[in-house]
Amino acid sequence: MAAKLILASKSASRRALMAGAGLAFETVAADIDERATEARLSACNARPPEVAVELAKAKAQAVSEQYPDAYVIGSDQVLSLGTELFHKPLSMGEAGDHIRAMAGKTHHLNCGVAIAFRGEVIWSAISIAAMTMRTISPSFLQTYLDMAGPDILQSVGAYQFEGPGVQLFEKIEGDYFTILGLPMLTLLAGLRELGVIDA
Ligand SMILES: Nc1nc2c(ncn2[C@@H]2O[C@H](COP(=O)(O)OP(=O)(O)OP(=O)(O)O)[C@@H](O)[C@H]2O)c(=O)[nH]1
Repeated sequence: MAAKLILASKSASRRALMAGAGLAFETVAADIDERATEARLSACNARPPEVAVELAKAKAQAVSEQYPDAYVIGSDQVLSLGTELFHKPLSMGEAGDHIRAMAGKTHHLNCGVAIAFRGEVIWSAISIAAMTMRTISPSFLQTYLDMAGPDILQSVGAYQFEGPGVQLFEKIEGDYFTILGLPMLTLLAGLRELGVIDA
């Protein structure tokens, strides 16, 4: 019988990536205080990649404790612009502020992923994408916000790269899946390594 697989996430994007890969899984949102965990890690001078992996582990472990017989996947994206961390915008106004701050610069999407089983993290990885945003005129920014709409409030960078967000960029380094929120190539390799899915 195929091992039971759970995605510990409320992210529609992550769910779509897992389904697109043909994986059979259930979703259970991880009930952790991400900001408190992030603050504790940052107070210990943890770098964005470490914060992303620790948050991914915390999500996977929290759900694994509820479902000990399943393999549980947790993931987290930390957007870093220099030393500043950005989170999902709470309004379209804030989304515009984030885009203005990132325009003309390179930010990083630090995407952590972890697998837990019987309440213990048994695998984790980090994948980082460098996103170089072009300079954006005020008129184009408004055009983009009107075109992209409130879906961007679900994205840490206030853009959906697979949608109109691609118009914001001049260069990316890293893989497409990492940008969307789940480093599928790395994750699938981990699941095969653990014997959770067919190799
Ligand atoms: N569709 C899409 N989603 C993106 C993109 N960039 C970032 N995201 C999403 O931004 C969110 C990053 O926030 P997180 O805190 O890691 O995850 P979350 O959305 O809170 O969901 P949980 O996994 O339940 O914590 C994820 O849902 C990513 O899928 C993108 O280009 N396209």
